[in-house]
Amino acid sequence: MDYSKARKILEVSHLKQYFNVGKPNEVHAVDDISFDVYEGETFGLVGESGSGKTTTGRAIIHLYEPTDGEITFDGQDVSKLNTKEKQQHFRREMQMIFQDPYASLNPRMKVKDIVAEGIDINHLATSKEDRAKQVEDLLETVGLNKDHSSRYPHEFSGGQRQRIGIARALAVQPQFIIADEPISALDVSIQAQVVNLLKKLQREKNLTYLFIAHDLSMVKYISDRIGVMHYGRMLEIASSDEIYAHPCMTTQLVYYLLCQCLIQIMNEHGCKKPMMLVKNLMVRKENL
Ligand SMILES: Nc1ncnc2c1ncn2[C@@H]1O[C@H](COP(=O)(O)OP(=O)(O)OP(=O)(O)O)[C@@H](O)[C@H]1O
Repeated sequence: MDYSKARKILEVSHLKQYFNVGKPNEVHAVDDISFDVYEGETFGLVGESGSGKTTTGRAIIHLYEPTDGEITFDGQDVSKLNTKEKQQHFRREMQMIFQDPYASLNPRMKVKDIVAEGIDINHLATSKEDRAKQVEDLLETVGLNKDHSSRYPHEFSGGQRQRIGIARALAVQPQFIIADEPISALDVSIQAQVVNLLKKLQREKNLTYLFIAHDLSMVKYISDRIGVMHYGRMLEIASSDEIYAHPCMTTQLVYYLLCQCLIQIMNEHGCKKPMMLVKNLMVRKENL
């Protein structure tokens, strides 16, 4: 991507997001981080569990009121917008895809109504027929059968449910999508399919992604640049090639800790091919 010609779509400046402020259990989940995201790029956000990735995403989309700092989206300082303006702005332009495709879809709603949520809220359909057509087109765009629109979420596989979540996000034609670990809950074989779908959609619709993830190999594959978070701080921002070729010492340390953590989780919960995964992880660590 040619950054000299690129436009900044998101500017995060000295963002702080603290919880339980003034109480003994005060948490500095995000502690003075700054980064920009350019139109059409994928900015990967990685870091170990609890490093503040999800909180960053939620603060950007204003599910939280930031403790301090500025978020500028599409040239507008978000803190200066009133609640109604924020809702209108973000409902259309910024969407979120969640980690758990099981929990993020209402089990009592038919797929067509889930996908049409944003269409209904923003009055984007001119008639019932138009609404149905838009839903069918969206399902086809994400590789689902349009004839399945009257089914319920439990009738779909994990990968298909994540595609439903993506169709729901696309329904309002956003510019910017925050994908919070969108593939972590999926089988490895399905992960690549969903990532490839996201890449295809990005090309076709000029989408910008903030891609939050644990899986470093997938992040490298999809991201133009990567930010590494640790204990609420941004340790390093670099192109994904640079970060893998010459990671700074702290990033290496975080990666090492992440490997250790994953190995422990695999041991605790059982894993079908633990040795293969461990070997794979250790090889990647050695490469750093
Ligand atoms: N609503 C909240 N109230 C209090 N503390 C919170 C809240 N949300 C997150 N935290 C804390 O903030 C820190 C950062 O959490 P966050 O979920 O952003 O991390 P993460 O990097 O996304 O982790 P994971 O990869 O496990 O999802 C953690 O210590 C978490 O316990």
